[in-house]
Amino acid sequence: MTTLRVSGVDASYGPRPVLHGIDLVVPSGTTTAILGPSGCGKTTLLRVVAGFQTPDAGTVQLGEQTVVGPGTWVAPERRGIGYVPQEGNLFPHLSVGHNVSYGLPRAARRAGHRVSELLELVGLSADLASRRPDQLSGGQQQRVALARALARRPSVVLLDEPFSSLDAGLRASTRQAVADALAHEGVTVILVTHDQSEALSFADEVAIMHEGRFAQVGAPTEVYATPADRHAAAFLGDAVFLRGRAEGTSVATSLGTIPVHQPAPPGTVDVLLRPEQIQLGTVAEGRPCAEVLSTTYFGHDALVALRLQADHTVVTARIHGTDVPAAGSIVGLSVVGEARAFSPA
Ligand SMILES: Nc1ncnc2c1ncn2[C@@H]1O[C@H](COP(=O)(O)OP(=O)(O)OP(=O)(O)O)[C@@H](O)[C@H]1O
Repeated sequence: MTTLRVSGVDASYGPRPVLHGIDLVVPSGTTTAILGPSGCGKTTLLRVVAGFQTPDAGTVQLGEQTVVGPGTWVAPERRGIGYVPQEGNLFPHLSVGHNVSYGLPRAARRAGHRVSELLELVGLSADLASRRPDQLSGGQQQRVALARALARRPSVVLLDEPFSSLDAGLRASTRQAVADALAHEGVTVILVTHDQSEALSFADEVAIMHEGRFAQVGAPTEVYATPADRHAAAFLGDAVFLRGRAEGTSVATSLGTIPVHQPAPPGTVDVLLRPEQIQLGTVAEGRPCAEVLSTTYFGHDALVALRLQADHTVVTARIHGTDVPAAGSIVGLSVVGEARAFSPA
């Protein structure tokens, strides 16, 4: 069991700085997802932790051992880290079995049963061991890449967008198989992704990265409901911002008076709501109402664009897919739960 600690890491490519003072603690046996837009530095952080890149400053510790720090450098193969890159990167000329056993000591490689065990651990049949990678589906290849990373019993596994090339169905089943295998082995995991639902569902903690810095690190429910700033709010899902007037622990808006998580300074603020907090109902005296501008149907749910009658603000609600209103109809609205207040943009 190994806690991963990253402290004050700066990294650059030539003159161009990419990471700025990164601090991160991933407690032993837990998963932290790093979420952020393309180019913000997610892979660079994995490369620093894995030992493929030397940071300009800072330390990386695995348990009690410092693997990078002033005067300290532990080679990648001695860090006990499993790395699963974006495309799996299996050796095309080797069988599945040889891919998995590649990093094992010779005696274990000969014994053979460890390969079957590892394939079964990631939800694959041991019969696949004799196939070549190009005879497997994309999801199967990703699972083989994970089996290969787990072969040396790493204490830490780094997953770099391992599910990004898979279609929706395969993605869900592969993700579950990978999560089960990682939990079974009790490893400490960093998952890099730009998929917010993947980050929220897969990880114990979510770290939102923006331009080489963490905007927020916290539990999925915390970062979703109380994002640290507008960037984190918008990055973690659809966000509805409404201008309002703060009065202690609530804000008066065109959608009624909405309670907020923390008392807001008096005056004008913007409140953040998630679309599922806006509920549609019948038109009634004293209730905010809106015209349905358009709907986007996803099957299990739908997004509804609404123009508020009070001030013509356009907001989006997420509703169940069973009862989608027609464009042009007038509906009553209510807000459930608390909002997050920000200084006006
Ligand atoms: N080998 C390199 N040489 C120079 N610049 C690089 C190199 N690798 C990455 N970069 C730059 O560093 C920045 C961070 O790249 P990085 O791959 O860490 O981002 P990322 O968040 O993982 O992106 P993505 O989600 O697209 O994989 C980017 O602007 C990228 O262009």
